[in-house]
Amino acid sequence: MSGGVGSGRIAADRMRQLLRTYLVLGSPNCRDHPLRVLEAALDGGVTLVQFREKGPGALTGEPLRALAAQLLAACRRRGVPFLVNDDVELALAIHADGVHVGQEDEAAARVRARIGDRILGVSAHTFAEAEAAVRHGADYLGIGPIYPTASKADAKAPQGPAILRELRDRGITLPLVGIGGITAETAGDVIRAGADGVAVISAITLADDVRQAVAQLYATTDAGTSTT
Ligand SMILES: Cc1ncc(COP(=O)(O)OP(=O)(O)O)c(N)n1
Ligand SMILES: Cc1ncsc1CCOP(=O)(O)O
Ligand SMILES: [Mg+2]
Repeated sequence: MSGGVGSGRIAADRMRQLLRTYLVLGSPNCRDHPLRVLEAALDGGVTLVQFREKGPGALTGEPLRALAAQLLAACRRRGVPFLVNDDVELALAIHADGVHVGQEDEAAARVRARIGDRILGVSAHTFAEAEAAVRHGADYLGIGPIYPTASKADAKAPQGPAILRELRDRGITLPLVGIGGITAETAGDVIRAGADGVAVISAITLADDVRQAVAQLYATTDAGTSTT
């Protein structure tokens, strides 16, 4: 594996660092070519990238694979790990650093068995889902939507940062990232509620200045406020 991940399962402390400013993107989210958006985001300091090719006009087949490989190569040049959303086949085919799956996707335990030590992120909306994902081999949990989002058509109701505090208070110690409608204005509240970082689509991909948007998010997610 590459992208600064190393051999064996990723350590929790390293995972927390990677979650700090986590870009999720696909071509439907970008006004410019996704590679240009990604390069600017890497310049701004994104710490982890997820390829999520979903929504109107999403690529399929060879164009999908070619874009994934292109984005992965850009991340490798900067040492930033690259995960694939939902599509375990694609992740394995391009030798991605990991996979993110939700509750309606392939079961986390089965994904873990297929991807070995690569990073596994799992979405959770409740304590029961979070606790099961921990048992099934997740390296981190994606919690959201925290705020209303226009980037996911089938998003559940926003829960606010309180869901993060609830999970911490009930004993979830796995690295957590908040997602859904997060901006530089709200990222600090998400971190203070117990997240190790913020996962963001539109506040980065639709920004007039992508590099600066990432730098602002990075600054507002100043480390050390999370873990339990
Ligand atoms: C970091 C992160 N957290 C949550 C999600 C959402 O995953 P899921 O519920 O499977 O929804 P889709 O993204 O597949 O539409 C995510 N992608 N990333
Ligand atoms: C993929 C996903 N999962 C929960 S909310 C969301 C979309 C986040 O996008 P945005 O940062 O634009 O609200
Ligand atoms: Mg999914």
